[in-house]
Amino acid sequence: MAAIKPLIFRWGIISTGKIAESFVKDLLVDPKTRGVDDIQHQVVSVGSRSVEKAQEFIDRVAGGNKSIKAFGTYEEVYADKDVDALYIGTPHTYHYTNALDGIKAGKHILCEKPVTCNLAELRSLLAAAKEHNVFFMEAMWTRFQPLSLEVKKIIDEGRLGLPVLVHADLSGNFNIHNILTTHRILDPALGGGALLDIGPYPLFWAILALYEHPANNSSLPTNIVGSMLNTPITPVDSSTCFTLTFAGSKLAAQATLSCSITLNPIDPGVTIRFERGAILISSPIYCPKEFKVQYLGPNGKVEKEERRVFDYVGGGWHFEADEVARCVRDGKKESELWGHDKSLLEMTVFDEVRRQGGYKFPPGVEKVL
Ligand SMILES: NC(=O)C1=CN([C@@H]2O[C@H](COP(=O)(O)OP(=O)(O)OC[C@H]3O[C@@H](n4cnc5c(N)ncnc54)[C@H](OP(=O)(O)O)[C@@H]3O)[C@@H](O)[C@H]2O)C=CC1
Ligand SMILES: O=C1OC[C@@H](O)[C@H](O)[C@H]1O
Repeated sequence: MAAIKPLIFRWGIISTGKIAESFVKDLLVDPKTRGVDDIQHQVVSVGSRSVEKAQEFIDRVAGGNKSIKAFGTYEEVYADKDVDALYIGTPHTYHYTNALDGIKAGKHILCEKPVTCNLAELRSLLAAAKEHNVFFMEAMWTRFQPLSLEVKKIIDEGRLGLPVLVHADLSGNFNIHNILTTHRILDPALGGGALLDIGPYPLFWAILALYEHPANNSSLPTNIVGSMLNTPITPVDSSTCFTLTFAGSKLAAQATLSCSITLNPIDPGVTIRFERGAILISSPIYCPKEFKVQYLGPNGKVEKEERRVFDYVGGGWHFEADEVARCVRDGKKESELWGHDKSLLEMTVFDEVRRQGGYKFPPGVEKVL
């Protein structure tokens, strides 16, 4: 029998920053190394605010591949007829405008986290994606990694009982006293601070363990509480703590989440506590390679511990790229694993935590209010 030809999925890349580089490197990894034979990714064009930067990016990241077009505007990528989907890797506060322009050009969209800077912007984007009949997904890459799929399987099988508490933290020392105040992590105009940049990851684990739990039946948190601590340098949060309570369904559970841009990561970064055990997930929680499952005996002590380790070629971003290609191939407008509801929940939580914490964007930053 003749082998089925893989789908060649063609990407346009918006921006040439750090994450765009990591993403493109992963697109260029041979999919067979991760057991994928139905999809092949192709980088068709790269857009930057400067054509020299776009070309330098192609030279550096894609070995100067002559078939990749370098553009000095993002608009030329949106208009490129050879592009199936756009990858948007600009700072947070540009996601809305870049994604909207891409949607209007009829392109499918994979947009970096946090998907927008507020809920109203996301709602507006989703309406536009519907109107233009395109696929749209936030680039929550952790959801598609093999470790997350396995953790989800263990949670849903129920051998540990129901989840009761999630503790998750992502911290990273950004050396804030020695970087420019125009750096995206410090500049409020770029959505700086811990919550928007690294808060999506502790929240992701709460969504996976609690919101997605079959007993929760996609009920929203019944309570959201947040507290923010500002940097002494610019009015963005250096640390934020937030809690979610899920009590509107058969699940009675809470998540206590935190993030900081001045501390190093802790390990394990995520602990999910169940009626009869726990899952401990190693740092970094955006791309963990290891977790442990602890089973409790009748006396509440750990009776058995299993360790699971994962490895693959590449950085872990290619799994989300495969998901986008397959969804588009199958005519889907959203992913079943990281659907629009989860990005809406994320923005609902972040808006509420920012409201309680007094985090306001400078005037004009939010494009929809
Ligand atoms: N999934 C993940 O693992 C990660 C996701 N991210 C997300 O990706 C986004 C970008 O982060 P990162 O790559 O670290 O950021 P960088 O600052 O490294 O890159 C951002 C790029 O956006 C473009 N850009 C457009 N407008 C501006 C502007 N006004 N100021 C600065 N840059 C601008 C620039 O590209 P050009 O000059 O070519 O136009 C720039 O290189 C963020 O939203 C972040 O949350 C970040 C890191 C990891
Ligand atoms: O998504 C991310 O994960 C890793 C962090 O270092 C980065 O700032 C953030 O955007």
